[in-house]
Amino acid sequence: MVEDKTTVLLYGLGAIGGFYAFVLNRNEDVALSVVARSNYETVKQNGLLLKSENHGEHVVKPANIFKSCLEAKQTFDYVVCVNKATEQATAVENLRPVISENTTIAIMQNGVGNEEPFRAAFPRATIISGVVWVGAAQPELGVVTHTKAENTELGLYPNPDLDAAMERSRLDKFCSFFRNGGSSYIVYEDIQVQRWTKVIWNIAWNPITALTMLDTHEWMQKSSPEAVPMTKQLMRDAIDVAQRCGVNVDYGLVDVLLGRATKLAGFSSSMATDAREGRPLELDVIVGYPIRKANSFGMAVPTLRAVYALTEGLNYKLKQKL
Ligand SMILES: NC(=O)C1=CN([C@@H]2O[C@H](COP(=O)(O)OP(=O)(O)OC[C@H]3O[C@@H](n4cnc5c(N)ncnc54)[C@H](OP(=O)(O)O)[C@@H]3O)[C@@H](O)[C@H]2O)C=CC1
Ligand SMILES: CC(C)(CO)C(=O)C(=O)O
Repeated sequence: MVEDKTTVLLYGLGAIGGFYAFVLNRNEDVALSVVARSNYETVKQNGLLLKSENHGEHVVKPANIFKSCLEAKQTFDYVVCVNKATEQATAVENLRPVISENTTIAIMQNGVGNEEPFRAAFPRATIISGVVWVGAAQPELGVVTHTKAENTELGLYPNPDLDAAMERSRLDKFCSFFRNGGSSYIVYEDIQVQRWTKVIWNIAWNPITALTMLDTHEWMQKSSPEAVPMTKQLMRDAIDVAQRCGVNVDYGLVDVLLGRATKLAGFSSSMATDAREGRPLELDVIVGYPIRKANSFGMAVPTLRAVYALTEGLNYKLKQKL
């Protein structure tokens, strides 16, 4: 019976949303609803087809498919944000009708600082911060391809006004969705270290692949001898900012992340896909927030700043064409 189930709303049914829809929908005690935009009609008619290198092919049919949060006419136990973090203020307002005092909001997006507008708008909500190391794409509407990359890092964005044990139990319940859905996850006490680690990765690869339209191997191994030293300096600038924000990361991370990228087959990024498709870039949460932090500390970070200016230029061009 739907009444006994945990109600979950996925906000954004793209590549990652499609993958998480598959994972959540494998939970018998979850009543899954989704808000879909461009793929609404096809998913409503046929469900969503997931083609996963780890899980095989599945058609996912959520209990409810909405065009907007207003259409849902209810609040949810969990609201999972898997939209692109391009217009956070608008997303927060759109989500107001589905969030109550008992809602847990899970923010499963790249970037740092993503939680802040949600805490300001919903001060009584528990916020789970998710770091997504899952590779997925939506090559055609309603069809999501998933690579072998599959790990989700989870932790609380602690709410000082709520009972810590209650927040923990809400996180535990969220983790059970991954366990029962057969997808790997790790819980961290201080998820901000993981969030910044991922953003240091994204600060490098997302703008570089979007600006050059090269994959990581073409960039590092073929483009020019300047590529690797520049990428290292870019990561070091980002690490300097993270450290000033009190996040426990150090320069050793540069070799770890470059080593990880070297071992993988050459890859591109969601930002390069957005640039190719003429969509606005998820730049503010990936580079804009660290730059604002650098400004507040009076830091120079010239390589990070140059990459930000160039990618802002590209973003400006993309927005002009919309
Ligand atoms: N794809 C990947 O491999 C990875 C992605 N991520 C992160 O996961 C998050 C989701 O990315 P991904 O699934 O790739 O993105 P997609 O572009 O594939 O999907 C995003 C979904 O959100 C909707 N959407 C986009 N912008 C907004 C908005 N401003 N308000 C409301 N809905 C919106 C889109 O609608 P529409 O149908 O109209 O496009 C689409 O349904 C991002 O933060 C991304 O950085 C992290 C790791 C890997
Ligand atoms: C897939 C990956 C890890 C590449 O950097 C990513 O996070 C993105 O594309 O935004």
